[in-house]
This record gives sequence, C-alpha cells and structure tokens, in this order.
Amino acid sequence: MVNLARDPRSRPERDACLAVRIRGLRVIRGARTVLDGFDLDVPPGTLTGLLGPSGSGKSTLMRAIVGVQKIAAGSVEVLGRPAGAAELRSRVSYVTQAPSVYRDLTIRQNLRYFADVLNAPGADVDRVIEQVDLVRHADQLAANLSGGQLSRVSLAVALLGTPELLVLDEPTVGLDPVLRQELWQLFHQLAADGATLLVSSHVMDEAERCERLVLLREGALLADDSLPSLLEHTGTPDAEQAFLHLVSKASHP
Ligand SMILES: Nc1ncnc2c1ncn2[C@@H]1O[C@H](COP(=O)(O)OP(=O)(O)OP(=O)(O)O)[C@@H](O)[C@H]1O
Repeated sequence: MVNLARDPRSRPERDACLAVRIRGLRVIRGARTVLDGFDLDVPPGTLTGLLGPSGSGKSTLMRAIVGVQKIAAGSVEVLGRPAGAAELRSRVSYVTQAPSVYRDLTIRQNLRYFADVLNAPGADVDRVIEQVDLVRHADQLAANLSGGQLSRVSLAVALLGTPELLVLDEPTVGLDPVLRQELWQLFHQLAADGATLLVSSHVMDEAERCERLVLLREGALLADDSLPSLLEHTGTPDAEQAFLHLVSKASHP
C-alpha cells in the first residue's frame, strides 16, 4: 500500500498523481442528502474495498467517481481530470450491479461488439474471457447464463482495453466461494499490473481481501485504513467487529 504520510513528494505533486481525489462532495438523491462533505484520496495501483451496509452510499460514491451522478457541491477528480470528462472514457471502467449485456448474443459476440465500440484490440476478447474464467461458456447465449456468469461477462467487458481505473459495484455478489476467491486474485493481479481498483461490497469478510478499506455508514466515512491497522486501532478481531466498534463510537463519542 502507498503510505502517503511517508511520501517525500509535496502535496500538489502527490495530488496530481492520485487516481481519485474527492473534496467536499455533496450528493442529493430525491429528498435525501446521501453524501455530505465527503473527502477521499485513492492512490494509484491500489485495491480499495468500499464497504458498508446496504444504503450507506457506496453506489452513489461510485457513480460520482465515474461521472454519472449529479453532484450538489464539491469536486471529484479522476486520473487528474474532472470525473466524467470525455477523455476518461477509455481509461475508466464501471461495472454496475445490473449486468448489462445483450441476452440474444453469445458471450464472445457480446465482447466482440463491446471491443468494437470501445476501440479495444480484437485480441482483448479472448484475454478477458480467460481472465473471468468463461472460456467453456464463450459460445453460449447470454440469455442461458446464470446470474454469476452474467456478472462475470459484465466484468469481462470492463476489462477490455486495459483501463487504468476499475470501479466495480459488488462484483462478487451471488458467486460461490471458489469463484469469489478467483476474482479477488484477478483484482490483485490487475492492481499489481498498475491498475487502480475500487471494489464495493456489503459483506464485511471481503475486507480481508483488500489492501485498503474505506468504510461507509449513512454516507459518512467511518475509516480509511488497511485492515491490520484498523484492527489494531479498534482492538477488534475482524472487519465486522471493527465496523460495529466504529459505529458505536460515532453514535456515543
Ligand atoms: N434514485 C434514487 N432516488 C432517491 N434516493 C436514492 C436513489 N438511489 C439511491 N437512493 C438513496 O441513497 C442512499 C444510498 O444509496 P446507495 O445505492 O448509494 O447505497 P449502497 O451503499 O450502494 O447500497 P447497496 O449496497 O444496497 O447497493 C440510500 O438511502 C438510497 O435509498
């Protein structure tokens, strides 16, 4: 993990290198202020887990980072550009919770189509099918796939063109333990190759798989730390207990 405190560069130099820099973000959805005065720095080449209960604001934060969420105040910079800037389109990938593939096409046809749209090299199609472990199903219609297989097709689409930032909203939901482990291995490999990954989950035990944790509750940042450091600070044995400890501390300061 990049230790910002020990980074010898000046703050402006560091900020210029951040994959994501958020300051004073406020997002209002419907009648509700979902995020208010939210700050976050995500160093490049890291795998950050965005964890929090359902409704805590994870998807809203991700939407703001990829530039599809109207914001009421503050700033969101991605790879040194304002979130949603046209030039970020090929550099940032976003996978939502709803698989977005054509059900009347096979996996391979879907990926060929998206590779064309994204201007990604044709050779990427076989690479990403292999990365998400769908080689055996490549010529199957998307309509006949399971939910877990469909979400892996969405992930494969996100890997086309080798994006620098991957924003993945609950990519492991509904997957069996073996597949979950394989996907987390893939996420670590992508980060080791230089990509920045933001992966959300409401399952606290997924925290163990992330090098850096951002814990959210009701739109507030509860913690931004590594798991070992979080456990040490809270004196708790696991991420779930740490989360409960922080919630109780925030409610009874
Ligand atoms: N379109 C919308 N209009 C109004 N409120 C919304 C809308 N979408 C989300 N919200 C509210 O914003 C809050 C945060 O929702 P968000 O989807 O960001 O949470 P989340 O942590 O991603 O939840 P989950 O894990 O269930 O996906 C919730 O209170 C939710 O009800």
